[in-house]
Amino acid sequence: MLKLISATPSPYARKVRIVLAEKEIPFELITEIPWDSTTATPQHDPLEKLPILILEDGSSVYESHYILEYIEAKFPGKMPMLSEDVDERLFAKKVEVVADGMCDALVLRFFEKQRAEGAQSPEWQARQMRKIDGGFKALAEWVGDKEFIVGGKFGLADVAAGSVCGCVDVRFSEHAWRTNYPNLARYIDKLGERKSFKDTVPVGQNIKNKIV
Ligand SMILES: N[C@@H](CCC(=O)N[C@@H](CS(=O)(=O)O)C(=O)NCC(=O)O)C(=O)O
Repeated sequence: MLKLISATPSPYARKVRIVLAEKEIPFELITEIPWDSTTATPQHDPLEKLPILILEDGSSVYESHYILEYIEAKFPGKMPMLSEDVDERLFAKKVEVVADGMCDALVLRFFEKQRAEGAQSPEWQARQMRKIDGGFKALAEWVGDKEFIVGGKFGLADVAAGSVCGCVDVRFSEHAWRTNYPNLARYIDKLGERKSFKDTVPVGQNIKNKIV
């Protein structure tokens, strides 16, 4: 059986969990804290990051967007996450680029705030905030008043957009994105009714080791 190394707050891992659930692909969930010395990530990924999909032969697939590309290639028939139309496929991947980039900025902001007061860089935090805010603006424009971002069907773009918004609610709950973009809030709440979303709601984690 496939195994997925995941973490409870991870928006990247949540994308994979959602897609595996939507495609009804069985897998064993292995929940870790990648920042703790006990993590198995270095055994499977030279970059020491999760999510990691461990295949039945023990080999591994890592980097969430590549894991999703792998799953789509190997399990094409089951609930395709990408359109047959090349432009729609490319647009969905562009939405994932922005959503993942927002997640990256969230992680960088999160760890910058772990530094001692005097060591934190306001300029660096402001730069990450601009990326997060810019990403929300783009997502809200792409969503408009639609139920799904691409081609009128649930797919990769919705998985990525839903994962980053859910992550902000855990990692940066004071962010006013729901107020700023009520259409995006409505869209996310509707996505949240899917079983694949209900079963993967992010939860914070307590990191034991000193990271920065
Ligand atoms: N681009 C990667 C990012 C993955 C990532 O940064 N994962 C974090 C965990 S979480 O932020 O998603 O919870 C990690 O393993 N970090 C450990 C490290 O960077 O050494 C992806 O899309 O898979």
